[in-house]
Amino acid sequence: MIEIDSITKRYGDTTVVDNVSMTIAPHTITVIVGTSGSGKTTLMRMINRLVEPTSGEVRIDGAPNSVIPGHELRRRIGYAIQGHGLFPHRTVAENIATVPTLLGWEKGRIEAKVKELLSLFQLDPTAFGPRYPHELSGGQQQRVGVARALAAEPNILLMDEPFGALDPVIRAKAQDDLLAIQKHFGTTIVLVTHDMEEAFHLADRIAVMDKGRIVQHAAPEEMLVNPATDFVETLIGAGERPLRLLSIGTVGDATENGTAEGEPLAAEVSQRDALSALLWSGREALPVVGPDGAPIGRVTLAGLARRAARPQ
Ligand SMILES: Nc1ncnc2c1ncn2[C@@H]1O[C@H](COP(=O)(O)OP(=O)(O)OP(=O)(O)O)[C@@H](O)[C@H]1O
Repeated sequence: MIEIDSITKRYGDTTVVDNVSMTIAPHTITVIVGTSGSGKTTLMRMINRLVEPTSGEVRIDGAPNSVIPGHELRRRIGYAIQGHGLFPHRTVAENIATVPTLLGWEKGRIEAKVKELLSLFQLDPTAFGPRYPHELSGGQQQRVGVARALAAEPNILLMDEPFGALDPVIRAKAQDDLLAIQKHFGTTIVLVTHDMEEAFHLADRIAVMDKGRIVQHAAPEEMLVNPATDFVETLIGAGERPLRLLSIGTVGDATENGTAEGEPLAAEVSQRDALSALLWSGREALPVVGPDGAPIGRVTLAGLARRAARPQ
C-alpha cells in the first residue's frame, strides 16, 4: 500500500503539489490525469523520491519512504517513462538486467529473468536480447523500457506517459500487455497520462489533478456518474460518458441468455468494442464465446443501450 499523506512541493514561491493525500491499494492501477503543469509528474516522483517533498510524507507498506534505503526503494519501485530512456550502448538484455546487476543478483538468475520478461512482452529472447536499442522499433523499445522497470520484481511500478509516443494500434496493444502483466505479477501501478481513453481503459481508480490538488480520486464508474467538479466533467468529456461507461465493462458482464447469428465476440472484449461490432454488422445481437471458444450467450444492442444510459 502507498499512503500519500499531506504532501506538498514548492519551488520558491510556487506551490506545485498542494497538500495532497491519497491512499493507493496494493495490486491496483491508479491513473493520474489532469491539465499540463498540474503537478502529476511531481506527485508521482515523490513516491520514489526522485523529488523530495517540501512537507508531508509518503509511506510504503507503512514505512516512510524517507527511511527506506535507496537500493531497496529501487528494487521495490520500478520506473518507466515516455521515450523509455534505454541505455543506447547496452544491449536489450543488458538494459533489462540493469537493476538486478546493481543489486548483485547471480548471473543465472539475471539471465532467467531477462528471458522471462522478453517472452512475456512477446520478444524472442534469442533474437532481441543481443540487439541494441536503435535496432528496435519504437514500440519494441517501449516494451523493453517497461520490462527493464519490472526486472527486479518491484511491488510498485511508476509510469510517466509510458505510451505517449506510440501510434494508436501499438498503444492499444501495449495497454493490453500492461493489464496482462499487472495480473501476472500483481504489481501496484501508478500511471500518469493525458489520454482519458487510456485512463478509463486501465484504471481501477482515477485521480484528477488541477493546480496541484487532487479534485477527485474515484473508481472510473463513480467519476462518470458523479463528477466532483465542472473541471472533472470537462476532462471526462461529458459527450463521451455513455461510451466510456461501456469501455469499462466487458461483454462477459453484459451477456444475456439466448443465441444469435454472426461473428462471435469474446467475453473479455469491452462492451464498447461489442457496440462497435454490433453497429458495424447491422445486427441486433451477436453470440458471445468463453475463453474455450464455447458459446455462453449473446450480447444485444438493446442491452448495451441500457448499460450506456445514466444509472438511476
Ligand atoms: N525542478 C523544478 N523547478 C521549478 N519548477 C518545476 C520543477 N519541476 C516542475 N516544476 C513546475 O511544476 C509544475 C508541475 O510540473 P509537473 O511536471 O509535475 O506537471 P505535470 O502535471 O506532470 O505536467 P505535464 O502534463 O505537462 O507533464 C510545472 O509548472 C513545472 O514548471
